[in-house]
Amino acid sequence: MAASLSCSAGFVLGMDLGTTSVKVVLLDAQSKTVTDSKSFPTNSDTSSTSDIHAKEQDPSLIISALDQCMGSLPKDKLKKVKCIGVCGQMHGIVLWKSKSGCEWLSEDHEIIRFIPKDVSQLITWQDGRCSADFLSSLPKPDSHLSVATGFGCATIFWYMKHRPEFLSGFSDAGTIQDYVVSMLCNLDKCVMTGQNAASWGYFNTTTNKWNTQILKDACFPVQLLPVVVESGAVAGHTSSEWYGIPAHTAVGAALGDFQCSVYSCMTDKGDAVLNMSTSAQLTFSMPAEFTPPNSPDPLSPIAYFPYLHGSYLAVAASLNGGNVMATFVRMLDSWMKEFGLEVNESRIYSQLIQSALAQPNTDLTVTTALLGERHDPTSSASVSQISPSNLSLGHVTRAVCRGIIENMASMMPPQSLQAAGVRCIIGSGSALSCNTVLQQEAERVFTFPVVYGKDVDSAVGVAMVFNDQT
Ligand SMILES: Nc1ncnc2c1ncn2[C@@H]1O[C@H](COP(=O)(O)OP(=O)(O)O)[C@@H](O)[C@H]1O
Ligand SMILES: O=C(CO)[C@@H](O)[C@H](O)[C@H](O)[C@H](O)COP(=O)(O)O
Repeated sequence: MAASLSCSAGFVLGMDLGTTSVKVVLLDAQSKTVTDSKSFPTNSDTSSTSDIHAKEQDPSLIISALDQCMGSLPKDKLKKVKCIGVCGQMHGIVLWKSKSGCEWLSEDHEIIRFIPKDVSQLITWQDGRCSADFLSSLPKPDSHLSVATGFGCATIFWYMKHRPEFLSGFSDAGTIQDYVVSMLCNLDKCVMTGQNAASWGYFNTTTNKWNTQILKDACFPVQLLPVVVESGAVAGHTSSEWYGIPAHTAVGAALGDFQCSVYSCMTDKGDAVLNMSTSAQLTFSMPAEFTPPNSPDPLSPIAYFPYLHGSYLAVAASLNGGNVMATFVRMLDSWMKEFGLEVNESRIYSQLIQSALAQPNTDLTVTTALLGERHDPTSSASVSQISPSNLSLGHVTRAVCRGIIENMASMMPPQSLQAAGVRCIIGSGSALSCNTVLQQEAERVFTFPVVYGKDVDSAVGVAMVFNDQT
């Protein structure tokens, strides 16, 4: 049985293993302030040979970005870390061999770190290999949450059908954040909180249990399923010194990044949170007495995800957030390369934002469902209302940003937020905090005050969760 954490004086390390970047923060346990934060892009997307719809990432590159983050935190403070909170991208799955999932290395007798060993690629939440036909062939879950492509259990079902030999090479599975916790604590068996288990499908959030019998009846390899623990529980203790953090430091079972972004900033029942990183979520908390329906509504853009202490968040989780801007940036980058021009990516972002700030309005219309949406997988992106006068960089960028926000508002309209008692929207996530045009559009489309806090994101949130366990 997992115990709860207790962090006294010292620091809490918060870590977010995101789809684009890894972020780490040090939270002073007593003053509850963030003293240090670092972020590095993982550049870990790999092109898959198995399927053009596949979206995979290389765990070695994710851990390498984590190493870069850890290596740049102050050593004197790392020695005083009392507990570690980990969160990250939900829904995805990585598989490993439990006794040899990583190798520990010591560099210059000083830095002790691990590198992934017998580990699969991470098949992410953006994976699109499970078609609607395939999903409809799967057993009906005993859960209020429907199963979508990119969900861990759906991905396992896909491998059972298309590459069963792949699964037999592994004994353990989890999200990438569960993998990191397992390696840090040298766990024999992966543990997972209900927050991440719910994101895999075939998990009943009321009983906090996998749909084991339904899965067994479908010959699903249930031995791969992690052991479920309460959100906020300790998963184990570090088995070795790690970047100066002492061995035997408590590590919390990994949480979902979106719940942690909410924890970092939601203080009032009237707050909704708009988080925008690679994906985007708009969410508000449900009353404490809320219980989810018995069965899923696959056509609803709103899902109810477990939060903490048995409560739920209503969430419009869009597959199309900062990744839409990133795709636009990469498109421009590749066009410029064809002209023989090299422009730094962050220069492209800043020019786009500057041009769109000078173009406060546009009649150009961009719909931005590049990856479709879970409740509407066939939706796609489009450009319309094109005229000779609205093709400047400013017009197009403004229309892309507007499209991203309007897509969110179509999933969770301002009227439904109002009906739920929302009075204010808090913006979080780097895609939003780095992009004033997205902020302007959010303020225009949602008829509520939109505020942006300092130190508001998932890495801070997960550090706060475990600091508040005292
Ligand atoms: N220089 C930049 N200026 C503005 N936005 C940026 C910049 N670089 C990246 N972004 C946005 O940030 C998003 C990634 O945010 P990040 O917090 O790293 O995501 P995640 O938490 O999913 O790893 C990108 O998809 C892009 O929209
Ligand atoms: O789909 C959901 C929740 O259902 C997502 O919100 C969830 O947060 C996932 O972790 C994200 O899709 C990935 O997070 P990020 O890397 O975009 O921050």
